[in-house]
Amino acid sequence: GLGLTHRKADNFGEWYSEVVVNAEMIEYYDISGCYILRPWSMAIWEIMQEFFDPEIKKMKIKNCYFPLFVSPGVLQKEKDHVEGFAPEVAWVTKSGESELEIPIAIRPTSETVMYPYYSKWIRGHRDLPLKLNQWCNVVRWEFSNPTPFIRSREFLWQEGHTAFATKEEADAEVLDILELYRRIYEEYLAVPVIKGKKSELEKFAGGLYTTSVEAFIPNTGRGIQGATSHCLGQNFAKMFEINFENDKGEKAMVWQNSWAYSTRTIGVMVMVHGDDKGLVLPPKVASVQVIVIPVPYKDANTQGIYDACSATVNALSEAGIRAESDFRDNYSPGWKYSHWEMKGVPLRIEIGPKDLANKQVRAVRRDNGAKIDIASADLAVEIQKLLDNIQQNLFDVAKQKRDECIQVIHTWDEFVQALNQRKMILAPWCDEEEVEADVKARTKGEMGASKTLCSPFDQPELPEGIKCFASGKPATKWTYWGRSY
Ligand SMILES: O=C1CCCN[C@@H]1CCCn1cnc2ccccc2c1=O
Repeated sequence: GLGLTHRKADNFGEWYSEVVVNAEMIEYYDISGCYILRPWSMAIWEIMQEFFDPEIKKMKIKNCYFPLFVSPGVLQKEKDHVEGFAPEVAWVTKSGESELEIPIAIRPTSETVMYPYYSKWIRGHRDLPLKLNQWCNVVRWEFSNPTPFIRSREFLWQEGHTAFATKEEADAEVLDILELYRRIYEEYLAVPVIKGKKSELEKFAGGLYTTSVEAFIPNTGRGIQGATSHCLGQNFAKMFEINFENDKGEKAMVWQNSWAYSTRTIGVMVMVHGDDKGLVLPPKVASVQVIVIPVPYKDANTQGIYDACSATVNALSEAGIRAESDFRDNYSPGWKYSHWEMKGVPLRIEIGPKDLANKQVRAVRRDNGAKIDIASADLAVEIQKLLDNIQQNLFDVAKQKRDECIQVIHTWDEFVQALNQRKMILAPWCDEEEVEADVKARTKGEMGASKTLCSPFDQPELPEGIKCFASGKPATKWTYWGRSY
């Protein structure tokens, strides 16, 4: 039959895998950790891109494309951060029958691909700021449990790489990009996120500081990094000699940022909004926002019903609503209801003889199942209102559920208890790296250790004398902790 065999609350992992396949988003591939992105998910990626790309163009960031392949010399150049990642680097060692003289790496990220050329192109302050972005795939041969969209060996992303004359410009851009990532999650995917700064232990080791938008999956009680915007400082400028003659004629190193969001965004949306009928798409990212289904009854004016369906699709399309009809005569209306619910289409319109007679349609919401009769005369306006309401409702419900998972604690015992209750924990912390490492060690288990997710920019009041929950030392900031993906 059509339904799911696993319930979201009972077996989240199996439920998720089934939803992404039954909603025709993903097809599993014969290489582990690799997945086929079918049109139903590619359309979501494209809709987000249609928002983000014009936004970065407004910021005078230009798209480019660098090679997929990295020569070993430059990849190792960035030793301190690469060594941690080295096991994930995939290598080309042969072409046809013959071994390559020197193996070539496949990009896991493009700093080392791009920055030798930044060094060549940046000479004087007039060459700054240099702001490039690329939409591409990257490969990281990870071994921990692969999950469609969330953790795959190849994924699509955009990676921005910018260079400035001053730290102030870099700092400002880091936050401008982070706001775009918040908008992708909260305005398009209807997923609440928290903006904050990563700890020294969790940040990108090659950079100066890392900011991120953090999401949370209530069903697993795990945080997930939604997107990241790093200030690299002058670390890569030093390594790749990216200098310029500043307006005082002195030789100075550039200040750089790098930032990315990936197809992981789609997986987070599925996990947050999906239910036991399948995918639930926020209208803003739904390639089909309204599916119109004829409900003929015996010989009662069947042609009239089909004509009304076509007229409905046309009226909605003219109003800029993405509407389609399902006229397949080899499936029953009931089968179609389940099929399009599984695919997460936000609104279904049914047109039967009664609707025809009353010059109305019956709309059914995917988010809460409500049935609404709408006069055909007011169709486009009322349907758009419904879609806007669904978008807002999905966000509000997700935010309420996420907020219920947040637990403020002050002591170690409260921390452990909240962790076992699968909470997203807000705790006062002394901000000492070894204390974080110690918490990781003390919370190791088959569920994975707890780590910092981010220190929110929006800091609650920290009264004098509050102690760090883990070390007992004076706390200096509130930080979110939890298990994570
Ligand atoms: O996040 C971003 C945003 C986009 C540009 N890159 C930065 C940092 C990537 C960090 N990273 C992540 N996995 C890796 C895997 C293998 C080699 C190197 C790396 C690596 O540098």
